[in-house]
Amino acid sequence: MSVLSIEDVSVERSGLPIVRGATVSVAAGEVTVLLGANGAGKTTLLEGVSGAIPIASGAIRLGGTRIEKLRAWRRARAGLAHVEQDRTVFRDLSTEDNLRAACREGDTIDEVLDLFPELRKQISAPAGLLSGGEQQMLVVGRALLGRPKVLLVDEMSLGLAPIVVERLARAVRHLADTGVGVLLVEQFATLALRIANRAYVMARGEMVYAGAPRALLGDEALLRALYLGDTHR
Ligand SMILES: Nc1ncnc2c1ncn2[C@@H]1O[C@H](COP(=O)(O)OP(=O)(O)OP(=O)(O)O)[C@@H](O)[C@H]1O
Repeated sequence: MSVLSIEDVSVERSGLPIVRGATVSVAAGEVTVLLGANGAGKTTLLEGVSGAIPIASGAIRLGGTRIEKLRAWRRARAGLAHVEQDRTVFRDLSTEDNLRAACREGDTIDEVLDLFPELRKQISAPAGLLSGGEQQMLVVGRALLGRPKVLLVDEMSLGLAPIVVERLARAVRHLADTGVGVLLVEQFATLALRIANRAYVMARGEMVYAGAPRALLGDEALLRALYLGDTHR
């Protein structure tokens, strides 16, 4: 049963069709990975889902309720969190204040600190002094306040060392295991496929694969063909 359902969604930018007829299903407690070459339209699709940009057509359901006409903040209130590609921390605020600034009434920061014990150790440090990986943990942690049903994550590994990316991937997997539905856009395809329950590949604005991650793991030629949009293979 999907908690987030993206149905035949098309998104335009500057009047040009960038995403065409995308259908994606994200189940609670699962990691769904969305792969594709640079420029395939992954970021555009996530932005259409979170409401950062409007969609041209199609439907989006969160927990069964249509949300595609709601403003972004209403979608967030309904339980949709979006970690955007180049989201950063407030560098001069402490780790704790960065988290508190994102709290709504009733939120506690303890669950975030349990998920990322690294942040507990740096709780009073200015966020600008944290390592790149710790800053990304803080960005993800901020999105988790408010207990979202669904977390959209756009390339959390950008510029980070592989060992740090693995640490973040484990945290994302753990988060899904607690019941959150995660839709993950990631350039480290193999790592993402290893933690995923379901995989999609996008090429030139269209979905060219939907299915088991295992079929793609270890078949680089297939993955490359899909990335290039060569679906006749
Ligand atoms: N404001 C815009 N106006 C017109 N075209 C745009 C605009 N923003 C992005 N595009 C184009 O839309 C396409 C999809 O971009 P998008 O960022 O969604 O892809 P992506 O799959 O997330 O790639 P990446 O991995 O590089 O972030 C690209 O060809 C890009 O040039």
